Amino acid sequence: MELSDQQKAAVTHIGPALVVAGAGSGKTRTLTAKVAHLIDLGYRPERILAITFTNKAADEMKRRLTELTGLAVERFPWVRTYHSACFRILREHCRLLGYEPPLQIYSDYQQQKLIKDLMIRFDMDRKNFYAVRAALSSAKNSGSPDAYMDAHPRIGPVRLRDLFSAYEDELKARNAVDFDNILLKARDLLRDHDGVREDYRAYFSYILVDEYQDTNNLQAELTRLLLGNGNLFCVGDDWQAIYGFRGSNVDHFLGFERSYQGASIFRLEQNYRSADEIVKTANGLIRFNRDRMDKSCFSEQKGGSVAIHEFFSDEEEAGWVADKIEMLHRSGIAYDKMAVLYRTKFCSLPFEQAFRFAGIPYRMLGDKGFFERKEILDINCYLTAAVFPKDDAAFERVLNTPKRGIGPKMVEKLNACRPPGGSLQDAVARAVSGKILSSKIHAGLSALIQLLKDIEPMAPDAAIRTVMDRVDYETHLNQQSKTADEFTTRMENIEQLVYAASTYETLLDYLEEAALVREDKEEADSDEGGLSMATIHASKGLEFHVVFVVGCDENLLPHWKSRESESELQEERRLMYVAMTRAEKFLFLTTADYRKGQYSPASRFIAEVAECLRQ
Ligand SMILES: Nc1ncnc2c1ncn2[C@@H]1O[C@H](COP(=O)(O)OP(=O)(O)OP(=O)(O)O)[C@@H](O)[C@H]1O
Repeated sequence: MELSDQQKAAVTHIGPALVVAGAGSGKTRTLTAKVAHLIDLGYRPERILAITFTNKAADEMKRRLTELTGLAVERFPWVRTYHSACFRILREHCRLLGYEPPLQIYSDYQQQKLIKDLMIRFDMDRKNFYAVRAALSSAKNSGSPDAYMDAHPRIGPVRLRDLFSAYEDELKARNAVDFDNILLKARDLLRDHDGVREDYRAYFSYILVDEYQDTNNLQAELTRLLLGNGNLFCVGDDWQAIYGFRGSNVDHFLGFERSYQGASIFRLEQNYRSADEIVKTANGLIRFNRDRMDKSCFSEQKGGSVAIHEFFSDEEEAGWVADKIEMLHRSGIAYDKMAVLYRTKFCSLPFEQAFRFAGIPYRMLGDKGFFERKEILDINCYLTAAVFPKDDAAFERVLNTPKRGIGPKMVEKLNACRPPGGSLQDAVARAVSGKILSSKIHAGLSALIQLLKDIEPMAPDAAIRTVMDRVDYETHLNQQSKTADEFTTRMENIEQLVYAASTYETLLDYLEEAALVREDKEEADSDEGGLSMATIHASKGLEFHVVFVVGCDENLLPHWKSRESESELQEERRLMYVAMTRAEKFLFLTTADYRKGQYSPASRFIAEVAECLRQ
């Protein structure tokens, strides 16, 4: 693999190091080359912990490593996300924290149900749901839930501390962790159990972390807890730190030299993606941020362009973008080399309408995560209920999916059969053996209990096919789908699920992975052709020949909620920077006076970019 001199210097250095990279500077290439170099030096691949930001990035890195080293993919068991690596550690030692193996990861769906039930118990208004979920998550990701709750004591009239402990008690009683707990509990384990910590410290010979600018406090602490010998290699771009809103803290990146005494700093400044005109303008924009590391990013490619266009309304803006795309397409640029990026999802509607009208094929990136789709959730709840019979949320979902004539009254009646400390599934098993149900319901429920027993030992793909077949899920899906197209798409999703599941040996292995890929939700899934439409967050890491950043209005980008705080405003500017640096050749920034019937002046970032273009 070809490496520049800057990349080579970073790859061959041994000891604590931070790579301060620019956009398009080959971070992934450098990280992969570093692992391969370590293996050449005699480091065992099994002992290298390489942390990526998403599961997809971990798979991609493993693929490249097998190509580079000729080693089998199994030789890289610790190329993982923070969540996936921490769950592996947690699962191994969960008894030390009072859990019984197998430890369950609560999916979004199960977590939502638990929170909603608790909110009823605390007599809270349903409109507080997102606030409650965000507060629980932020408390954990801060690394210090107590301090967080001191600073944010209440949601409405309810004490956050009471909610938090009720929520944690419920999870513990169900022998489960939610997504945020994976990091928090792994931190507790490594911090409080010296023997476990020292074993891992002795085991890992090198730790590498990608996208270090987006680590949160817990992840930074976990890195420190796992690091035994100072061999730490972190790569990132502080100009692209865009996850502050969910707890990432760019200070870990900015303060790396203070945290790791003697660390070497390397810079990757050549942009291999974008033309120099784009790199220069993006550099100029980021200079308006006060808090940033200095970098001299450059490109050797010429011939790009940056243009600003202002419109009266969003319809006019969308029509112009559609015309421009058609023109570029006629000049030979394929649709899949172009992207339309926006700050928030609602912006996309007039553009979708304009593209449909003009017959431009497009796809939305980073939409609902695969595992959150209705049909996938249904099937996964069957598998979960088979492996975790105490999981009421999963069992309640399958109880009447497809319809078995079980309404809320019947659920109440079944609940009354619950043995002390038992689950809803225990209750149903009791009701079935007690023969207290009408014959139709009895037949449906006993078939369900039998089905769950039968699939529990099966391989995941066989289990899915068995569920589909025995509950006639296809007919159910057909009835539920509004159009023939929707039915086809949903059935295709299930085929995809069967394929994905076939790579796992047991239901437990499969369910763990399914729960862990939650973090890839924002990630783009890009198999089909067509123009790409995406939020800026979902476009991270991608590149396109032509990029339109639309909706550059003062209310939208920067987002109106961020305008009062200097640090949030700087994060918005970094978002603009991420969007601009996705472009290889042509970059268009557009704004409209009226959007959704409201007036807004052009974004201050438009004025800043215009200033850079004049220089
Ligand atoms: N030494 C090199 N020589 C030629 N091309 C390179 C080199 N290093 C990286 N590239 C190419 O530059 C492009 C950008 O690389 P990559 O996607 O790894 O950048 P990145 O630093 O992760 O970017 P970003 O953070 O902006 O997403 C890729 O197409 C990659 O193949």
